[in-house]
Amino acid sequence: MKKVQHYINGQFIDSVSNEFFDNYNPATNELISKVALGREDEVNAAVQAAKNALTGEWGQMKLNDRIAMMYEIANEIDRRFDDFLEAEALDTGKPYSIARHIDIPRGAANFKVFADTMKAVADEAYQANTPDGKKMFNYSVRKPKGVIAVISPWNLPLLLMTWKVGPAMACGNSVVVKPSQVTPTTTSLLGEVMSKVGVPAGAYNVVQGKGSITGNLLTAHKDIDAITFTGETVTGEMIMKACSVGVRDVSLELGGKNPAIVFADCDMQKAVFETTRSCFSNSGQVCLGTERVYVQREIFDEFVAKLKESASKLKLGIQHDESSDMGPLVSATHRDKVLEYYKKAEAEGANVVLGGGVPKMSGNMKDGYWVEPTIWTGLPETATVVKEEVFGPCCHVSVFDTEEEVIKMANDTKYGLASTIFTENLTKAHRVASQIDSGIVWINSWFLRDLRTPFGGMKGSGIGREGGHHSLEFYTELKNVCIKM
Ligand SMILES: O=C(O)C(=O)/C=C/C=C/O
Repeated sequence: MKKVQHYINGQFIDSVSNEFFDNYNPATNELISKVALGREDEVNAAVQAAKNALTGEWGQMKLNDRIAMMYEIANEIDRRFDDFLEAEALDTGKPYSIARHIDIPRGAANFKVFADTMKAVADEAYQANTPDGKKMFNYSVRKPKGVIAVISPWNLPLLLMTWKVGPAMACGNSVVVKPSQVTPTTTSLLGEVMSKVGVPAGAYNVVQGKGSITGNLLTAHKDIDAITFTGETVTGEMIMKACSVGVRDVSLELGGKNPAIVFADCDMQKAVFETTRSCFSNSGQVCLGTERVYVQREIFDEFVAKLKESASKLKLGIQHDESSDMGPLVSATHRDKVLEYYKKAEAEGANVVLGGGVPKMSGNMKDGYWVEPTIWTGLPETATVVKEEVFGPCCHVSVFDTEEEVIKMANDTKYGLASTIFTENLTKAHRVASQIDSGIVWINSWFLRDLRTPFGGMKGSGIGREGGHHSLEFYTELKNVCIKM
């Protein structure tokens, strides 16, 4: 049976306690590996290794050499593309067709973009007169923050882990990664990449385990200088509390209840295509995904019919079947949670336009964690599935009449991560975009990413922006030096 180990101080090791937990293929519920369960010994060893690295070869590495190493890591990820593809698909259940175009390419891209950033970033400097008629010169310098804890989620494991490890290491920090217990493997593969490239031991560490055990130990560890987390808002709040001890910085990309606003003057084909993607890609397990769709009355019936037709064409299938459009949910626990929401929607009076249950899967998929792509209409804005993040392949479609009304409805949420707007009137698009309370707005598109842009949520969707030079705000300490001339 395959083992997924910790990667600490450049070595793959089991837990001192020799404890393992089971990891399953979500598409078939087959046991695929035994994963080391990290406790105090492993967390302490990883943090110590990360701390030592800062004063050793890694911390003393020249910026140009570190930048070159970032590109080498990216190239090695590309060289091992198929290994990452197979591992990620097996852990998450997602089709190769998604992981091949989204998850794995971003593994390399997330190192390259921050190597580019470190090459191009300028330091601030000012000249000014002093009260005694002389001059002063001020300049700022950035230093790594230190040991960064990276707590990464299970929906886009490699993408979201490297979205944090890339900038953290490019800025000279060392990292301790705690991946989700249901998607451990690509963090371990990245350890193989680090060893192959010759990254100094301790710069990149992985402690496998469970959030309630390993994650809590890591976030509470006094030698962690900052924590970056992507995941549910309730966990984000707990991590933020842990960061208050020792006044440590935190970067949070949390949940969302993202609206799509479809005006009557939209390009219908584009609106249906992009909304199908944003609702059902990755089985709806994308924090940027759409779960609330608002359609202007004139085109409501047509849009709902076309969205239903588009979603009903999605093929649910096994990872390596190239014709699969959608996989299962990531775990039996998450599947049960989503099905509870499906039941709740019906109990609250939803009109089930499509899905609402469990699909009949054949062969070895019959025991997988499958749910049907689902579309509801007819619920009030106060309904549970209109208010709470389901994180599954489902959406509720509501009708609206005026621009003012839909902006109010779209903003009536505790979240503020992403939104999409469909209209061919770009004056209107920019006007509405400026009034939507979300960190990211896509117009006539979804999940188009320029990695230099500020990325993150407001309100209950998180704190901070990552992307390009914005990431340096979190991954470095900024120091000002003043000279009297
Ligand atoms: O595209 C990104 O950089 C990113 O962070 C995606 C997040 C998706 C969350 O589910």
